[in-house]
Amino acid sequence: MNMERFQESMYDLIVETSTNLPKDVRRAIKAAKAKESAGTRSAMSLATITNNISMADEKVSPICQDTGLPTFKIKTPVGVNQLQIKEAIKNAIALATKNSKLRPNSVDSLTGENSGDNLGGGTPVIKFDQWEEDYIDVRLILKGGGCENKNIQYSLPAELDGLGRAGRDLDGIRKCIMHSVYQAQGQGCSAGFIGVGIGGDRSSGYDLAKEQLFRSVDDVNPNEDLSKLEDYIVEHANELGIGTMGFGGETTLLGCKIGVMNRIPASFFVSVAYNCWAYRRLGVAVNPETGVINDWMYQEGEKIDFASETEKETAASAETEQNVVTLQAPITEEQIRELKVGDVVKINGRMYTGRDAIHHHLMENDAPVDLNGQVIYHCGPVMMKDDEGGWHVKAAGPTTSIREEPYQGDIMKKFGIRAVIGKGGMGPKTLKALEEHGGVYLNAIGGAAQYYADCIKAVEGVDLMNFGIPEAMWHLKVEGFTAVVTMDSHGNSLHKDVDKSSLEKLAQFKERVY
Ligand SMILES: O=C(O)C[C@H](O)C(=O)O
Ligand code: SF4
Repeated sequence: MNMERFQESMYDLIVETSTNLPKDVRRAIKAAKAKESAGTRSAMSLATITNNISMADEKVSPICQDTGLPTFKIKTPVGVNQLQIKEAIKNAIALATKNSKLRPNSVDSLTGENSGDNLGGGTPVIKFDQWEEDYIDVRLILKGGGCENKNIQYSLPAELDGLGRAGRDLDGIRKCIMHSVYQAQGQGCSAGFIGVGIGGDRSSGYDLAKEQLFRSVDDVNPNEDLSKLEDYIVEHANELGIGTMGFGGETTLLGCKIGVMNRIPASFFVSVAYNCWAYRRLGVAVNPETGVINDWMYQEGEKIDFASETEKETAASAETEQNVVTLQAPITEEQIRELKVGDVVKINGRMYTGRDAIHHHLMENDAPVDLNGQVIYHCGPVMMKDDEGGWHVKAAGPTTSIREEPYQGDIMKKFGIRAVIGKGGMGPKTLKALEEHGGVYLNAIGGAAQYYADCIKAVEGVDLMNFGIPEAMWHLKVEGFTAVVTMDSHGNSLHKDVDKSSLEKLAQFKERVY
């Protein structure tokens, strides 16, 4: 095979997957958008999401800054050299990382060191199969960490919140899947897609679940029982009222695909792989002699580009129906106390990124800058360095905030931080600290990495680069950075409310269906 050409094909596959959402996924998002009433927080989030999808496409930049653990599934005709394929993919991955199409995401689990090029210990994941066809089938999924953390595996029989006993039968399986959507709340950037694996052992069950994410959103399961169950889940999961980003609303789940395999008598696993709306998976058919792409998968039918004027109007009108407050750091306690859950905040001026490594660091150490009255953004951006050594933001959406729950309240008090921005909300410890100290939690739209990158007008500095690009503390100058107050300084939390009401709704699905 022409390996140089094959490497280029793999590079194209990686760039397309990271920057251009597949047609079947676009259609599902469009259908969701049509269901939300104008002016609601969910409608506003969906407008931001669709705007972001077309920006990524236009700029050929990552849809979401978390480009995941690149996972390739490959089928080769007998006789094709798989070692060479691996090598070409690794080269293409390193190049795509260098060109800011992927975020450097490969971190040494013991030392915390980022390899910088997405290569190293087990990354990327490349799985091979052989087949009798005469072409190479390469599929790639870029599944980010936030939704990966919401995967869940049930061992039946189980006792489930709201649903009671789930037994070793189809009805028990139904309960597990309904529960999996509930437990994800907005943290995996709903509205999401789920792949479910029934049976297997712990590892093959998860593999089967992830395999389902390679099915097209609009295919029909050949197994009639599973086909019915898939429809049931999509219909009823959307009655849980979790909504986009967990803001409440009509659309929580965009697709459900279920696979089944045998199990051993003592084990009965139901494994669920949760994928965010930024469902980046594509595939290509490659000629094994020339290395050229002959065909793209998941690209049948109409392409919705979301770039029309009406889309932009929707975004604008949705925003103006909320109470909009402009903030600039340093922010006073008085300003914060005026904010209430539901307010829309537009931030101008400076903010600092800080995620897992920074929060851990600040517990024991001084901050490299004065954080009094400042804003912390839970974000690990994709950055590019120019020839003069200046940094540019290529993608910068929020990361899941709940991981900082053990630290956040203490850190806000210790340094006088007034606002944190992230996604998915935080828990009781942070809510209490916001009330005591006078702080606010702002929810940005998860995955809208191009939309937020556009609000960042300059990179004014960076500290703690030893933690690697995603984990460093970037000093950002922003303009019109929009987020919603979802936890205020008066003890209110939209996340707590949505969790409670969705649990009540979940309980309506307790009765046996199958
Ligand atoms: O790592 C990130 O940037 C985000 C992550 O995918 C998340 O959803 O929390
Ligand atoms: S931030 Fe949201 S959209 Fe991006 S990878 Fe994480 S879960 Fe997906």
